[in-house]
Amino acid sequence: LCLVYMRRDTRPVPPGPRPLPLVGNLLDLPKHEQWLVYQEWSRRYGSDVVHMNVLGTDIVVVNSAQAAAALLGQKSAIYSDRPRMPMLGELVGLGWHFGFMPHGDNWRAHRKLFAQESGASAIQGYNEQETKWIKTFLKNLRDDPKEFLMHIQHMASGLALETTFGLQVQPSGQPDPFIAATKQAVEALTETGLFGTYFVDFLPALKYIPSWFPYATFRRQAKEWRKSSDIAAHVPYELLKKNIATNDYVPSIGSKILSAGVEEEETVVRQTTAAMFANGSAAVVSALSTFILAMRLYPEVQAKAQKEIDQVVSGRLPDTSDEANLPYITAIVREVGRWQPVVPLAFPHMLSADDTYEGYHLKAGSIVFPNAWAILHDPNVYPEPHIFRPERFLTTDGTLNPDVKDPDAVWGFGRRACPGRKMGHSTLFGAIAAMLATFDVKPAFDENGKIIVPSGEYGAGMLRYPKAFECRIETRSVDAMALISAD
Ligand code: HEM
Repeated sequence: LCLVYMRRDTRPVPPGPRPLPLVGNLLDLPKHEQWLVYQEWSRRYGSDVVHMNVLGTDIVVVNSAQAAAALLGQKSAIYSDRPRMPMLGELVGLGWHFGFMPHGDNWRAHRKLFAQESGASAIQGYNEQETKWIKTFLKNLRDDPKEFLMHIQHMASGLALETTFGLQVQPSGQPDPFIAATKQAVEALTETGLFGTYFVDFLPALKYIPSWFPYATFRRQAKEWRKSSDIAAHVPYELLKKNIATNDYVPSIGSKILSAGVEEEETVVRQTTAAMFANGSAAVVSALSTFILAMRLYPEVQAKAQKEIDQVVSGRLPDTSDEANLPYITAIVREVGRWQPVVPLAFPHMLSADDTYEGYHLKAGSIVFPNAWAILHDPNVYPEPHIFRPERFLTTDGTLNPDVKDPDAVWGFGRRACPGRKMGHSTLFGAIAAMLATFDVKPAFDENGKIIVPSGEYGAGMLRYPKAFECRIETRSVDAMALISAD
C-alpha cells in the first residue's frame, strides 16, 4: 500500500466529486440523465472539464463548446479511440459496429467505405427513395394518425433497408422481421452504449460469469439482445448477396459496392452496410418524434412554418431541393436537434495519449464523455435553452444568422462525428417540410374533453427517445389531402 501510495500520479486532474478509497467515484456515478448531473458538476466545481475515477478507470466529461473544440476537435488524433465495453461489444455482440471499434486501421477501412457511399453525389440516388418513403409516411399518417410513432419507425427502417440493401419491409403495423430486429438492436445500443451503465464495463472479467448464476441478469439480457444484433449484422447482407446471385435485386448501396467488385475484405463491406442500416433508422426516429412533440407544444412555430411553406411551394410537396428558400424549416431542424439532442453524450470517446488542459493532466486511457447536452443548452450561446425557438437561428429579416452557432454538437465530435449527417439531415428536412405542408399537429382530448398535455419526458440511455405521447394529427386541407394521395 505504501508503494502504491508513493508511486501514485500526483499531477492535478480536473476537479470533480471527491473519490472514496478503492471504489473511487463509483457511488457518484449518475444513473439517469447523466448529462444534467455533469452539467451541474461543471457549475459546482467551476470548470468546463470535470473528472472522476471509478474503480481505477478515469472519466473526463467535457461540458463546453470551447473545451470540446480544443480537445476533441483540434486534438482529434488522440481523442478518437473508443473504450472496450464488454457488455455492448462482447456479450451483446455489437462489436461488429464500427461506431464502437478502436481508432485504427480496421475502423478506418469501414469509415472510408461509408464515406465513399454517403457523400453529396452518392446520396443523389437516395433522394428518389427518400421521397417515396416520405410519401408512404404521409399516407400512413392520413390513414392511422394515432400510430404516428410506429409510422416514423416504419419509414426510417424501410428507407434504410431499401437504400442499403434494396430490400422491402411489410406495410406499417404488420409484423416485420427487419423492423423488429433493428428496434431490438437499437434498444440494445441505447441500453449498453453509455459506458459504465453495466458494472462489467469496469470489471471485464465479470463477463465470464455464467448466465445461470444468481444476479447475472445482465448475461441473460445480453443473450436476448445478441439474437437481434446477429440478425442486423448478417441477414440483410446475406439476402442481398442471394438476390444478386439470382439477378433479382433492386439497386442499392450494397449492390453497388458488390457489383463493383469487393476491394475491401468482405467483413468490412458487410459490417459497414449493417451499420448504415442500423444507424440509418435509430437517430432519425428520435428526432422526428421530437419534432411532432415540439409542434404539439409550440403551435405558433407550426403556424409560422406552414406560412413559409405555403408562400414558397404550391401544388406539390416541398423537398430537400427547396431548402435554400425555406430558412425557417432549416431553423426548425436545427432546433429539434439542439432542444432534445438524440445522443446527449455522443458515443464514448477514449483518450489514447496523455494530454493537458488548462494546467490539468488528462491521462491516456481516460474515457471521455463529450456533454453535447450541456453544449447545446449553454444559455450564453442559446438563451433560454429549454424553450423550443427556431427564431434563435435567424436574423430579424428571417434569413439564417451566420453569427449563431450551428448546433454541430448534435452530430458528435472530431474524427468520430456522425458520417451519416448528410443522409440524416436530408431525411429530417424532407419529412418535416412534407408533414408541415400537409398536416396539423393538435392537442388530443381525454374522455372528459380535457386537453392531454404531453409529459415531455424521455427514456434513459445513450440514445434518447420521447416517451409515448398523444396528439391529434389532421390533414390541413382538401389540397393537402390531394398532395398526399397523388402518386
Ligand atoms: C438525426 C440523425 C442523426 C444524428 C443526430 C446522429 C448523431 C450521431 C452521433 C452524435 C454520433 C457519435 C459521434 C461521436 O462519437 O462523437 C454518431 C455516430 C455515427 N452515426 Fe449518426 N446520427 C444521425 C443519423 C445517422 C444516419 C442516418 C446514419 C447512417 C446512414 C448514421 C451513422 C452513424 C455511424 C456509422 C456512426 C459511428 C461513427 C464512428 O464512430 O466512426 N447516423 N451519429
